[in-house]
Amino acid sequence: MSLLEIHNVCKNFKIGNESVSVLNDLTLTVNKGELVCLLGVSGCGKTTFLRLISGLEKQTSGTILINGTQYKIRNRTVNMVFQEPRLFPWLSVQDNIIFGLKRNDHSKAKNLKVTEIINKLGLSPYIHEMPYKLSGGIAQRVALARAIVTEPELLLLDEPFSSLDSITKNSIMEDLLDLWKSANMTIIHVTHNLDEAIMLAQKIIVLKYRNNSTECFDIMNLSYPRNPESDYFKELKSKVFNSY
Ligand SMILES: Nc1ncnc2c1ncn2[C@@H]1O[C@H](COP(=O)(O)OP(=O)(O)OP(=O)(O)O)[C@@H](O)[C@H]1O
Repeated sequence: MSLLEIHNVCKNFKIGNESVSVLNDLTLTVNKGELVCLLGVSGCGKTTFLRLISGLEKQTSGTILINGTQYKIRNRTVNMVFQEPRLFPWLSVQDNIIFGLKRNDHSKAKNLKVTEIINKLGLSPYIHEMPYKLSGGIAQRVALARAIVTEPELLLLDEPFSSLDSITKNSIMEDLLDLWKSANMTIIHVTHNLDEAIMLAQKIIVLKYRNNSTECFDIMNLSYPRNPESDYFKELKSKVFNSY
């Protein structure tokens, strides 16, 4: 069943007197519970695509449906994590994480859920720290926790691991996979890293530059954890690369 439906979406930006087309007649669907990685050359519109879904930008034309209805800014079904953690510098790690919860949403069950996410992301030693004391990897874990505690149906990740070293990145990716499997979440993850995409995704979508087309690689049946040394992995990587 589809969670997200994109129908004939166009997005133009006005630059000076010119209108520049970034997304042109884009149509695609993402099913409930899917983990999708979105790839494409720089400037093809990946971030713009996420911003349209999250309601931060409005499409020039076309329709975006989440659960069959147009997105309303007040509903909490969508949450986004950016390239930088964007933590609130005046709040502790714990207060950053619970910031997005509704005021009356501090039930015992919710508190347990928050503690579970904090533990799963290895953040319990840091909960009283202020953001300026955190490493980039820990700060990004906090950003992830802050997004996940709101239990979004759709989590949008805009290159959240791009500035992390590969050991830190692999460890966060494993935790993300665990959280995705245990929560009933749909994820769209934008990345430039083909290995990262193949390690995580059930479906890889390559967005073509200034074009209405996408190429889709369904790897739903490939079990986790995936082996980057396997022939299948290498073959797929080259196919995805050649589709850019
Ligand atoms: N607010 C804006 N005003 C004008 N142009 C914009 C705006 N936002 C994005 N663009 C342009 O839209 C195009 C697509 O940008 P976008 O950031 O979506 O690409 P991207 O695929 O995410 O790139 P990257 O991989 O480098 O992050 C770029 O040419 C960019 O300059």
